[in-house]
Amino acid sequence: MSRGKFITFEGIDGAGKSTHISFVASLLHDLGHTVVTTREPGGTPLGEKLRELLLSENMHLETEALLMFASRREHLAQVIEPALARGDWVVCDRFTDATFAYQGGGRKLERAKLEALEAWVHPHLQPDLTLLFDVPLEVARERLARSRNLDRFEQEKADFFAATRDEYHRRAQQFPQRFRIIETIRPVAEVNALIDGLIREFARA
Ligand SMILES: Nc1ncnc2c1ncn2[C@@H]1O[C@H](COP(=O)(O)OP(=O)(O)OP(=O)(O)O)[C@@H](O)[C@H]1O
Ligand SMILES: Cc1cn([C@H]2C[C@H](O)[C@@H](COP(=O)(O)O)O2)c(=O)[nH]c1=O
Repeated sequence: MSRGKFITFEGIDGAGKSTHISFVASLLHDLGHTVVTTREPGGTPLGEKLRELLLSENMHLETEALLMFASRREHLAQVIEPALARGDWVVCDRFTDATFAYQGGGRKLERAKLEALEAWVHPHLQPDLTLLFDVPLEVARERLARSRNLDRFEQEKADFFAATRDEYHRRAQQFPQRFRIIETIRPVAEVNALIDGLIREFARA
């Protein structure tokens, strides 16, 4: 049994990841893979409790980063690593790139501290493919405002999201072998068609 693949979805709030994640999961299923769809923060009973706190309570920025990695540690142990070892494909709505982008870029926590946590929590595992959903800030804000009540992160100001988006782009440049940028200014059907081609190519490789 060969190890499964680990695919992560990233982007600023409102960029459109959640809209496209079920499309990818069902495409992979049609291609013959067993798929585990999950998310961060969250993905386990403990992680979902941490998610509630993270999305609603104000806290020190280091507490926030530590709780993101605490949720991740549990998620890796309970869900991600066992699934990959079984040969399943894991589709995860956010992972460590989000911590670099939000806590590092947005909140300005030193990158070295995040790198130390990453080296502790998952020294050997990185996503095989990261889809970075990208849209101009104003479009993301406008889509979010139309669609729901905003949580603690979604209520942040435009400069927070500009810095978060910049850090995502910096990481996409740093890790070009696994990042693919999906521009979601296009209509959902066009974005799905683009992702379809990309996922089929990745699954064949
Ligand atoms: N390509 C698109 N064209 C037009 N509207 C879109 C597109 N993709 C998503 N939307 C709309 O934008 C809103 C936000 O999308 P979605 O919830 O998928 O974003 P998200 O990136 O997952 O945000 P979050 O990270 O906060 O959950 C939804 O109302 C969705 O219907
Ligand atoms: C994993 C992770 C997430 N966040 C933030 C980013 C989002 O605003 C929320 C999660 O909400 P979503 O609707 O599920 O995208 O959490 C973060 O700041 N740092 C992280 O590591």
